[in-house]
Amino acid sequence: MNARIGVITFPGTLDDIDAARAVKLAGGEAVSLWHGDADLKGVDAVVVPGGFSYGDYLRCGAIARFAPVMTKVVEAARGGMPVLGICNGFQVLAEAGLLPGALTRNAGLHFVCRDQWLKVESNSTAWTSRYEQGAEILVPLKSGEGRYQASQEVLDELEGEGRVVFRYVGENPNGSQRGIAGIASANGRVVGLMPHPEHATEALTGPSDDGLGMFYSALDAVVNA
Ligand SMILES: NC(=O)CC[C@H](N)C(=O)O
Repeated sequence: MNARIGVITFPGTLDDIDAARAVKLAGGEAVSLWHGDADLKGVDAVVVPGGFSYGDYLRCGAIARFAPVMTKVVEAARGGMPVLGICNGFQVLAEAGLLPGALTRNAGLHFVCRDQWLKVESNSTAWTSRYEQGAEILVPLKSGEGRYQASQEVLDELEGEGRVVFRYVGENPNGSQRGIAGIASANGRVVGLMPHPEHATEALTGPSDDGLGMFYSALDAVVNA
């Protein structure tokens, strides 16, 4: 079976092309979804990519969550479809209520753009099963509102349920609480992270091909479903 992974484009999205490319490199079929689409074209999983949807007006992801396609994504995610939110996509999933907490202005109030080491804290999700628990991966980070925040109760619940999926290694780049770079839904099917695995798919162009594991994992999850 050829897994079909939808990649959403909102006005202002930047990273849909690389996300589609990562899907293809992992062996899947990338299906373009437009923000105004009223259905998901029968895809098996969805990537909400990074960028500046609707110009980041109000706050990142705040308008995109109202796009028609997101109604369908929320419905499908609640039914167990794997959904990945990368950077602005993570912000959209948090705004849509699929993931808890919020992404706020970086602690230094500057946009941060760098290659970043991450620790894989959980390989029990639809998007991380191909990694070794505790592995360290190198992927680009590029965001202005990447500081993950939630109440202490929510943070404790995420930690206790193994839903902190990625943590920053070394210096905390944006002041995220507990160094959190990515989290999962309670059923492990929805994952959001601020760094960009879709930009780390080939050693030749760098900084690594560590990001591909996320796309291989999702293909496993839908092919073995
Ligand atoms: N690379 C991105 O997706 C950036 C997301 C968002 N525009 C921010 O600056 O935080």
